[in-house]
Amino acid sequence: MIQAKNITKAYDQVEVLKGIDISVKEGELISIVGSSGAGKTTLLQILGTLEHPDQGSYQVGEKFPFELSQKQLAQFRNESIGFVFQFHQLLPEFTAIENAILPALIRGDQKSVAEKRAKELFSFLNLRNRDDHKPSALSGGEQQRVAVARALMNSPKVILADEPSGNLDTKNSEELHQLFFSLRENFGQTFIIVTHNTQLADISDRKLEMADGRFI
Ligand SMILES: Nc1ncnc2c1ncn2[C@@H]1O[C@H](COP(=O)(O)OP(=O)(O)OP(=O)(O)O)[C@@H](O)[C@H]1O
Repeated sequence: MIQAKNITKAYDQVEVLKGIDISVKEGELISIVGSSGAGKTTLLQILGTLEHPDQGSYQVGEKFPFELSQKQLAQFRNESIGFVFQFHQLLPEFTAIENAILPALIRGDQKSVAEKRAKELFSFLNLRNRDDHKPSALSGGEQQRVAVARALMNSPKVILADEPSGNLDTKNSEELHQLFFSLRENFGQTFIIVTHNTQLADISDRKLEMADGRFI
């Protein structure tokens, strides 16, 4: 599903990624761990095509994202990759449903179609009766589940998560981790999760450790 070879990236002449190789099979759930500053977020941003590498090749399915035009790349990202961040990054003025349907509206789906899908996802994510709540009226766990619904909206093949449970208490963290596994079970998505949570890392299919811009 994902194949990256010899990825390098420098900021201000400081090499942050020093030749990363990673391949991930469809339906795999892998964790990336490592100390602060190791380059985990930078790698995830590149895998999510939010940043360009300085060197290296990157393939997702049949596509080579960095060979696409700007417009094609935006479309690829919108349809193929779902993002979950540490801080949910929901828009405060929008309701839960309005936040969740954004990727579908950007893709050009009709609002009624997108809302139907969001409601199905909310039901799966245990977010019933939360449609019209603004983020401030949701608990931390609920906010993060709305962010997961948004990530799943366009049924992307790949979900990239950066410290998704970093802002949650133990109970909500465990629920979110279980949710990832049940999504994988039900929808077959591929997950790459940057985490400091050792429990999640230990139950992942694979745990990859980074230090100083490399896998060790
Ligand atoms: N946009 C940027 N400009 C300059 N330096 C950056 C930029 N993004 C990241 N860096 C630097 O790259 C290095 C790796 O950062 P990165 O966020 O990838 O690490 P990390 O492993 O995710 O750390 P953490 O666990 O603390 O989030 C750090 O030294 C950071 O300061």
